[in-house]
Amino acid sequence: MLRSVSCVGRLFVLIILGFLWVFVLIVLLRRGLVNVVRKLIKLLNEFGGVKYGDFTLSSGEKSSYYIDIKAVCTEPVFLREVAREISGELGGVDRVAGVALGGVPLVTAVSLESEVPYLMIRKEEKGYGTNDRIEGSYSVGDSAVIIEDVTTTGNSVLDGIKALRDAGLSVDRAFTVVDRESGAIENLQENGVELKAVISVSELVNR
Ligand SMILES: O=P(O)(O)OC[C@H]1O[C@H](OP(=O)(O)OP(=O)(O)O)[C@H](O)[C@@H]1O
Ligand SMILES: O=C(O)c1cc(=O)[nH]c(=O)[nH]1
Repeated sequence: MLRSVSCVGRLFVLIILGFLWVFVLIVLLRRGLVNVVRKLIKLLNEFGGVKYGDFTLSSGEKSSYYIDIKAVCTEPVFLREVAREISGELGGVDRVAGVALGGVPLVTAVSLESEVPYLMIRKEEKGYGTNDRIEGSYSVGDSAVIIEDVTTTGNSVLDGIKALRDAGLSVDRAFTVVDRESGAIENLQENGVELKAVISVSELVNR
């Protein structure tokens, strides 16, 4: 009788220790993720990635601030961190793709980190040569994840997705380094694409 009580006791202790271990693991993992975002925000501020003034956006809208990822993604440390962060979330996919100009250095870095081949999407056809909007090799039926530097309306990403779909690739996920929380997530959702932001602009800018 006594022996079976001590067995149950030991089992109970083991179960509690198991739960504790899982809890500690979750806390450590979450801290790791939060730290990457904090590090990227620090780098964005350090290298002039957040600018204040009067800006016109690609949609024609006016803004009192501008997220200048191009100023920061030329820094290897920023590019490496972004590539690690996005690569860790990629899952199985045949191609990663980036829209010119901002998406191209990012997708190149993600490709190096994840070893997934990449595609570049031109804003428009050149009118000569192959006249392809999508540069790189792929097969019809390949799946692709699109990577962008900044999203506002999401129309640039959507345009890239349309080009990929027209070429016979399937796209249902996209990543952006900074989402300006101005409708891109909803816009893409309506078009069957889940957009994940590494950083939301409210974490970066006091609006
Ligand atoms: O979500 P949206 O409303 O489409 O806005 C975001 C787009 O604007 C910027 O590109 P831009 O048009 O300035 O071109 P660039 O990358 O060639 O500089 C940015 O790189 C995104 O592609
Ligand atoms: O909407 C845009 O055009 C835009 C906004 C922003 O903050 N940064 C950027 O590169 N583009």
